[in-house]
Amino acid sequence: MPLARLWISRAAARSIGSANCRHCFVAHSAANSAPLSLPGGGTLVGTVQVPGDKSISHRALLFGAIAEGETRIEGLLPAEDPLSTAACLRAMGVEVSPIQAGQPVTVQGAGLDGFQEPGDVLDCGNSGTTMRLMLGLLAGRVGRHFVLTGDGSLRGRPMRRVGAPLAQMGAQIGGRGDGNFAPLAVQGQPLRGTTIHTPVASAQVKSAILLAALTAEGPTTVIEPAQSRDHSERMLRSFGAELSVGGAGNTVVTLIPGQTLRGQAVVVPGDISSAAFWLVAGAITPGAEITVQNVGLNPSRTGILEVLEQMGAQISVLNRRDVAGEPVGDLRVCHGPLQAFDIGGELIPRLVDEIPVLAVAACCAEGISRIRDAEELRVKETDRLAVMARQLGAMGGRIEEFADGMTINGCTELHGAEVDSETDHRVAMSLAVAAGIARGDTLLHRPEAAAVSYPGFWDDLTRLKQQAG
Ligand SMILES: O=C(O)C1=C[C@@H](OP(=O)(O)O)[C@@H](O)[C@H](O)C1
Ligand SMILES: C=C(OP(=O)(O)O)C(=O)O
Repeated sequence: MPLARLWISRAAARSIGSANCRHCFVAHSAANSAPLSLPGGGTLVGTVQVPGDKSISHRALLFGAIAEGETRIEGLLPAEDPLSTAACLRAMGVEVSPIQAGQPVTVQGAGLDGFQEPGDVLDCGNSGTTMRLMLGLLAGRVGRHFVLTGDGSLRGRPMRRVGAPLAQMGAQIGGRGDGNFAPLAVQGQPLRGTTIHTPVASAQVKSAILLAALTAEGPTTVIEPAQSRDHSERMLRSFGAELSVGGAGNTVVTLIPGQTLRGQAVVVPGDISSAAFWLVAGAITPGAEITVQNVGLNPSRTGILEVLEQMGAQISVLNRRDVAGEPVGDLRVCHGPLQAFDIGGELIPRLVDEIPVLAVAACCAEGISRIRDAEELRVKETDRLAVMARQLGAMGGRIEEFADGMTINGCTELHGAEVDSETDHRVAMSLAVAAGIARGDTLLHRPEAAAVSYPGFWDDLTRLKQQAG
């Protein structure tokens, strides 16, 4: 890395952060794409409250919009992805109050058939969840026309996985690449219920089908190859939908249409996918001791805890409780020795977004870790297998990439390097965790990507470093 650039970047960081502190990072807005200098070494101590769960936030907005009456959401994630969902809903005439950190958000339900035809293209930004769930929501709006698009990353992500099952129900969705890529055009049609076997365990596909099923004629059954996160099922039930879940491992979901959904009070727990960065940072950083408060512990999301336990990480769950239909707890993690892991199969959907940061943990474990059956990572915001292999590789990580996963050699001493989030929020935050244990300084390009799911990440990192002294 050119040394001069590192110094220039540090000076820039100091000029916006509080002065004279080597741990001061800068809270980046989407508009600010200056690279960020991350010093290696030091430790992390303290308590952190991660922002609201992204999956639950999207669903609270969407289900609130199609319900009758008001939905009041506490703890909604004020990040770019849920803001995209809210903006699409507002463009169709749904009243969503301003989304600000710490403030409850209200949605005035338009009812199942209440959306106006939007006067312009619906922009889903960087959010796959917004686009896929929106397709399910809009497919049955008879006689109305919708066009959905997104940023460069989202326009390259596969959408036929939703378009094809919806077509089985009678939907008419067109797009580039034979309907696979946005911009996508939806011409609302009457839908019929049916039985659909999904080829991938994806909560986005399942939820899109369930949303379409609400306006279909007759029941719809979705059968998944393995269970994906079940926030839609839980929340649809609490809004009054008639829904049954069964089959081996809860892989069969049937929705019977005809019920009126009623606005609810929703409390969104902290996002375990955001907590994962602190869990791994706490486990791998010498001297670290971190408590993450109020984290959602839905069993369809807690794969990360199982893997960290398998690695021998010192993690305890405190204060287990139930909040508005979702299990919640506080997580405490301390640094300690780690063993390699071997993961695949049905565990993958339960930790799919945590694999980039698990790759960082694997660099610090004893032995060779293996990730299998994770080809889905290739169609996220970036190809996360390739990007993590490339970026962690630049820091000295010894990673071999396969079509469906990777192996990661443990006991690797990472070194500071010039790295790039490649615009992926989970990559940006995973590389920040790696930078903390690296020898020397790391220069991270495009750190602002973190704002897609965790706008306060850089502030929380600064605080945990400062509290460590
Ligand atoms: O339904 C959701 O809220 C999500 C489901 C997952 O995607 P897939 O359903 O495509 O696996 C996950 O990666 C994404 O961050 C959020
Ligand atoms: C894959 C993700 O989100 P989405 O699919 O909604 O863009 C993610 O948040 O890691």
